[in-house]
Amino acid sequence: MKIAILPGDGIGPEITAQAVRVLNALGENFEMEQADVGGAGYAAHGHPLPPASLALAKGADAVLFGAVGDYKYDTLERALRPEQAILGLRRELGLFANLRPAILYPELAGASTLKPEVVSGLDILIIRELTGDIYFGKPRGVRECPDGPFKGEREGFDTMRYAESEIRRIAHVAFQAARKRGKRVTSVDKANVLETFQFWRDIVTEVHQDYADVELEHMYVDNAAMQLVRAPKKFDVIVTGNMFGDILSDCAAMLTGSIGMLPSASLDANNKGLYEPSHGSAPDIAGKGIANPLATILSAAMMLRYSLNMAAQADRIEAAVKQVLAQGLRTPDIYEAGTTKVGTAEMGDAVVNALR
Ligand SMILES: NC(=O)c1ccc[n+]([C@@H]2O[C@H](COP(=O)([O-])OP(=O)(O)OC[C@H]3O[C@@H](n4cnc5c(N)ncnc54)[C@H](O)[C@@H]3O)[C@@H](O)[C@H]2O)c1
Ligand SMILES: CC(C)[C@H](C(=O)O)[C@@H](O)C(=O)O
Ligand SMILES: [Mg+2]
Repeated sequence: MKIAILPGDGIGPEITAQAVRVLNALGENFEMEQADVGGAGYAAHGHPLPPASLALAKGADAVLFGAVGDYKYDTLERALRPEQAILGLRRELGLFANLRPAILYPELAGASTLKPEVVSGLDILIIRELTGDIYFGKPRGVRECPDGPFKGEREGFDTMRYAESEIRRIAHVAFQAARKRGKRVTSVDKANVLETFQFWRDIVTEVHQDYADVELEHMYVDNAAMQLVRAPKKFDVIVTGNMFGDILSDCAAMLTGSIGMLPSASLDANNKGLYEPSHGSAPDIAGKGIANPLATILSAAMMLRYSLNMAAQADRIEAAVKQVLAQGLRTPDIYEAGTTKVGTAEMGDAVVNALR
C-alpha cells in the first residue's frame, strides 16, 4: 500500500507528522513517500503543484494531505497561489465527493460554543460536491463591464454551473451514504434565486426516485446555516454544492468543539481518495506546536476505511482518539478548565500510546 504524504504549509507539516506516526504505529507495512505542495511547492519548485508531486499522488493508493496557504503568497498570480495545489489535485484526480463528518465526542460537549444540549450526540455527514460549481466554472476573471448601469467599469466575474451528470453522481453518493445511516438526506441549495440550484433541486429529486427508503428534504442554504446552529441534530446527511459545502462545513466544525476535529475524505468514482483535515494552514499558530492534530489523524482513519479496505485499523485509530479525549488531554483549541493542556506532538504521542 503506497500512501502519498503531502504536508503543505503552515501547520500542515506539524499535524501530518503526527498522523504519519499513528499510521506507522499500526504495524502495517505502508510505503509512504512525501512531496512538496502549496507554498512549499512554489518555494522549492516554482509551482504549488509540482509535476512530481502530482505524479506521486496519482500513482499512490491514497493521499494524506495537510493544508496549504500562506498570506505571504496572497499577491501571487492566482495560478501560482498555494490553494491551487488542493484545487488542482481535486480536479486532476477527479475527487468529486467530499465527505465531512461532524461528530461530537461526548467529552467535548463543553468545548463547543453551543449549549451542550444542542450538540450532544451530534453525528451528521456533510457531502460537498468538490469539482464543479463556481469554483471551477468558466469564464471567470476581471473585464470591462459590457452593459448595464456599470458599463465601462472594471468588473470581477465567475461562473456558477453544474452539469446534470455532476449532480446525479453526488446525489447517488448522498443517498447511498444515508442508507447506511439515518436514511435522511437534506439537499441544500438556493433554488429560489439561482438557475444552477433550481436545476440541482430538480435532478436531486429525480435521483431520489431510486431511493424510496431514504427521506429527502430540500432546504435553502441561508436557512440551513441557521438550522445548523439552531438544531443541528435534526440533520443526518446534508448534500450540497462546492461553495455552500465549503461554508457550511466550517460552520458545522464548531458544533464538534473545534475545526481541529473535522476530518474529510475526497473520493473519486472508485473510492480512490485524498484525505485531509477540513481546516486550513492556520498561519496564526504555525510553528508553535499547539495545532490540534486530531482532524488529520481522523482523516488517516477515514483513508484506511474508504480507500485501503482496512476498517479494523480505522477503528483502532478512532478508539485511540476517544481514549485520549477521555483521559482529558486537550490542545488549546478544545481546552476547558479541569482538562490537561497538551501540544501537537504530545497529542500525537498519546494517540500512539492509546492504540490497542
Ligand atoms: N484545504 C486546505 O489546504 C485549506 C483549507 C482552508 C483554508 N486554507 C488556507 O489556509 C490559510 C488560512 O486560512 P484561514 O485562516 O481562513 O483558515 P484556517 O482553517 O487555516 O484557520 C482558521 C482558524 O482556525 C484555527 N485552526 C485551524 N486549524 C486548527 C487546528 N488544527 N488546531 C487549532 N486551531 C486551528 C486557526 O488558528 C485560525 O484561528 C489560507 O491561506 C487559506 O486559503 C487551506
Ligand atoms: C483552500 C481552499 C481552496 C479550500 C476550499 O475552498 O475548498 C478550503 O477552504 C477547504 O475547505 O478545503
Ligand atoms: Mg474551507
